[in-house]
Amino acid sequence: MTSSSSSPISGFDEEALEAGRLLFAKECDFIWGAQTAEQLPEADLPEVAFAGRSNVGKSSLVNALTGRKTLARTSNTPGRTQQLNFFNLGNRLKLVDMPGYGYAKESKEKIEIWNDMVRRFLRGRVTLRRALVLVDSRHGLKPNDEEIMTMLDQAAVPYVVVLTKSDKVRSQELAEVSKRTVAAIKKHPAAFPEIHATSAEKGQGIAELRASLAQLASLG
Ligand SMILES: Nc1nc2c(ncn2[C@@H]2O[C@H](COP(=O)(O)OP(=O)(O)OP(=O)(O)O)[C@@H](O)[C@H]2O)c(=O)[nH]1
Ligand SMILES: [Mg+2]
Repeated sequence: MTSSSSSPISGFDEEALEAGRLLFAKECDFIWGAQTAEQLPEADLPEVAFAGRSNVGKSSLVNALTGRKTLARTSNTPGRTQQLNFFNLGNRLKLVDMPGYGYAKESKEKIEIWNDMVRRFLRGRVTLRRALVLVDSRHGLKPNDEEIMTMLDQAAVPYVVVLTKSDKVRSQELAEVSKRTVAAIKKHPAAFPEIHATSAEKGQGIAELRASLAQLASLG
């Protein structure tokens, strides 16, 4: 499968794909889990945040990108990731796996503390170079995705919408949800105009996403 057929983002040349491969072949270690906004770690390396509704596949995507099945904990039941988890990728880039939104089973207080932490992180982090807003290919954008995107627009954090679980839909459905999503993000100034489609399960779109994230990594 070529890069253009496996992802709506086309045009990654071999050099960019190789840079992505090399970066994500580096050691990746869990460094810190923050449960409140006060516990956020020092802002040093460039960071990319994985945001999205509960169960959309954020932790699975961290694992697929790094080629490690159990680096980030995943679960069939929503609400698995309960803190902001920071992973150091080869001292070049930090991957930040976030708790999902739209999950109502925890206490109101706990949800408010997470929301506060997520908002403060997404709005005020100097090292945050990009957010990935993950959206389930089967469901498309929901109102709480729009909310997060509007917040990122206001904070001027550039973000890419990533359709997840592409293996769960037929290619025609994927084409339709991609088209709808591309049309809907036009009104969001901080959104990249193109989207990625990925499958953490089957690997679709992973090499292209690695290539795209490699452009953010520190050279040092
Ligand atoms: N078929 C398929 N299943 C996936 C894919 N990505 C994730 N899943 C499944 O979706 C479920 C949720 O995945 P997680 O990665 O834990 O989702 P999350 O967004 O981190 O969830 P929270 O931490 O609860 O917000 C798990 O059962 C995964 O195996 C994918 O690309 N394809
Ligand atoms: Mg998770």
